[in-house]
Amino acid sequence: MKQILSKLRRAIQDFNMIQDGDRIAVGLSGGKDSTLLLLALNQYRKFSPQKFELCAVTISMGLEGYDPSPLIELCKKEDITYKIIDTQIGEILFNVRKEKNPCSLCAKMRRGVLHDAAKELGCNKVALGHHSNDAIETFLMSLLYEGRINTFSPVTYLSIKDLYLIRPMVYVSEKDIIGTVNKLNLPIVKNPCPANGHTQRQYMKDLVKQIKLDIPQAEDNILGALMNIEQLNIWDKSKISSLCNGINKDEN
Ligand SMILES: Nc1ncnc2c1ncn2[C@@H]1O[C@H](COP(=O)(O)OP(=O)(O)OP(=O)(O)O)[C@@H](O)[C@H]1O
Repeated sequence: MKQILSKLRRAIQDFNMIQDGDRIAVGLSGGKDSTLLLLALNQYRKFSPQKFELCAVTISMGLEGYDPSPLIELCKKEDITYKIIDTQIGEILFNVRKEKNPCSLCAKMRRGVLHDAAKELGCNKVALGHHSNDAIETFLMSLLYEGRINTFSPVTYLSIKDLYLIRPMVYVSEKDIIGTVNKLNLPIVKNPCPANGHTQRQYMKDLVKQIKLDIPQAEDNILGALMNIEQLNIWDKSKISSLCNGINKDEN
């Protein structure tokens, strides 16, 4: 946990994620990432230079077999205000619309409910459990499926809702999360989603695993590239076409 807290603190400070008086809702899916995030943020609160409040919100998708009772116990033990929002998102996607690729619509609907719930709880920020491997996979998905150089940001401001999204685990790897969750024996709630494990993200995970067999430092290099905006060497038409006219010569 010490190592997780140190990386969490570094990300919070590097990206100036938390201010005095913040009220932060942790999006608690019950998976390993957000469960550890909740515990880590609650511990960080005790030595953080900024004083902030914490609560947790779970969006229940209405899927059979989802049992959030271990999360209720956990929040009680940690003395964290906890709210479960019941929805019919699962029913709408799988039984009414019979979506073949439900993941992006599901995420959109879930996010909308989560943001509204956070506002209703009087929060100005939502903390999400995305970690460094998520950032790498999202980057590769954008590149390979959408032709964009992009990944999520450690901090996003949603002007329509006047709400900040923060991702304090961006420096933490999935491997470290799994290790810590197992060591602390944290209660993880099984996700009964039928699409779970058959997604583009899973394909990216497998791909990175494969690449790492030949290039062990590949993940570190991709993460390094995300932070290195000066080295963003992409084809800038206007800049390159002016090069032979003697303009911008020194910069290239
Ligand atoms: N049903 C939900 N209720 C509340 N927050 C959620 C829910 N699903 C996802 N989130 C938030 O969004 C983040 C990213 O979602 P994603 O679907 O990648 O998470 P997950 O893999 O299902 O679960 P976890 O990240 O907790 O292991 C989660 O870490 C969590 O903070």
